[in-house]
Amino acid sequence: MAPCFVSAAPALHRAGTRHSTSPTRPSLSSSFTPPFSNRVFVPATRTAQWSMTAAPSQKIGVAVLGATGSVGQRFMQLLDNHPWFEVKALGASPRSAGKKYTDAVNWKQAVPIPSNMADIVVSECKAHLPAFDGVKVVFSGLDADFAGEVEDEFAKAGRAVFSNAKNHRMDPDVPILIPPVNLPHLDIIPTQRKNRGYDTGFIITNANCSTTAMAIGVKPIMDKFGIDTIVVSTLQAISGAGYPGLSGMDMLDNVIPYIGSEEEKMQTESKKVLGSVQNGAFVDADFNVSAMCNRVHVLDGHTECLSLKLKSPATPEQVVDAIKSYPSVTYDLGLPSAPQNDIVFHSGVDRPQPRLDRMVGNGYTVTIGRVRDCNVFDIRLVLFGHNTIVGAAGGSLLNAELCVQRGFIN
Ligand SMILES: NC(=O)C1=CN([C@@H]2O[C@H](COP(=O)(O)OP(=O)(O)OC[C@H]3O[C@@H](n4cnc5c(N)ncnc54)[C@H](OP(=O)(O)O)[C@@H]3O)[C@@H](O)[C@H]2O)C=CC1
Ligand SMILES: N[C@@H](CC(=O)OP(=O)(O)O)C(=O)O
Repeated sequence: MAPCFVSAAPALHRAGTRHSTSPTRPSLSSSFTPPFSNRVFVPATRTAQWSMTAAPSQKIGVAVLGATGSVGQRFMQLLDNHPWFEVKALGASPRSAGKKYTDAVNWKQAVPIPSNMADIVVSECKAHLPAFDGVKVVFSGLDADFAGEVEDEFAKAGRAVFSNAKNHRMDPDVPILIPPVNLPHLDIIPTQRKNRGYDTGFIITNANCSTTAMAIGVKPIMDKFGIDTIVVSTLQAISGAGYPGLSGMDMLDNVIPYIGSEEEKMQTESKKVLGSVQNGAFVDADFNVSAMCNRVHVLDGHTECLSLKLKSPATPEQVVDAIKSYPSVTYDLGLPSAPQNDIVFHSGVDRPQPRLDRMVGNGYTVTIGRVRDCNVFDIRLVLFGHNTIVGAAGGSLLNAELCVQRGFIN
């Protein structure tokens, strides 16, 4: 049989807002039967995007901090012609400050620098600078050595901060938000504002990029069968190490079986992400995770091989059904950057693959394949997610769109 994509349940109305019917498992409606769950899936293109649901009356001014880095550049690309957001300011290190963006950046994306952003003068990342006047939303792709304090300063100054750095992820009042996985975690924001004396500002983080792909991939399985244990081995792209990152001498013809703190982050963040919010506090999911992380000679996109011990038995076919019938949460919410499907199952025996699957859903979709029995646990599978799109800048963009839609930014 020819390999094909089989989509997760698609949303019926791109612009229709259908909110979660349960706090832990968003769904289209309790009686919804996915009508196209066996259709051949064509990866979403931009034509499916830029829905105007709940569009703000005028574009919201945004800044990108760390705009010259690997994640920052991806933000610039994804914000080009965004229907709700307009880039007003850019921040980076004192080395870049004072230069036009085009002169400060070593641009590594496959498309040109958006023309309306190329001449913006890069600022230091200080919230009081006039460059940040009129900015309501701050996207942070800052180096973790500096991100923590800077993000706090911008939130204190009333900005909604969407961070990719690790610094605030495990704070007890900061969500690691991944809309297809944990929409109810947004409920912590009023507590955060109260705890920290923030007025209109707040901080929302992304998970570590490997954790994001894994959380999206296992969520349908966890909801249906429960998860007791995850053993995961990653094959992570070079762009995950930032720019310039690792040298050619290190990476060519090579695999490096070590990424600093990555295993620990996967093990702790995944429990927070897939856990719940109870009485204004996060409660960890109760599974165990053992992660082994490797850097491989791939430019973009992290591949992850998982063995799962489930709480209730399931066949591979039942697991595939759970993946296929999981709702397309971000699309269903009508978020302008949402892919048609947050998750797709690929039936090819040798998929997912970075080169072939990294741009499924414009990089916002996690692809799962090779779902099969496990001789030690219950189920094995391979999943794949684009590290700088769904795992970083794209994830932040969806989070910001969600916050606009929910009235947290106005
Ligand atoms: N790459 C990925 O796949 C992912 C990365 N992340 C996280 O996102 C963040 C950015 O990662 P990445 O883009 O890869 O990193 P890069 O090293 O490519 O970029 C770092 C950015 O931080 C800026 N910076 C460095 N020092 C300072 C400073 N003193 N003050 C202000 N800005 C400074 C740099 O500016 P300048 O050019 O001027 O030095 C640059 O814009 C990190 O926290 C990372 O852990 C999260 C998920 C995935
Ligand atoms: N460590 C990830 C990217 C990253 O920077 O993640 P984090 O923000 O959790 O440090 C990678 O190497 O692919």
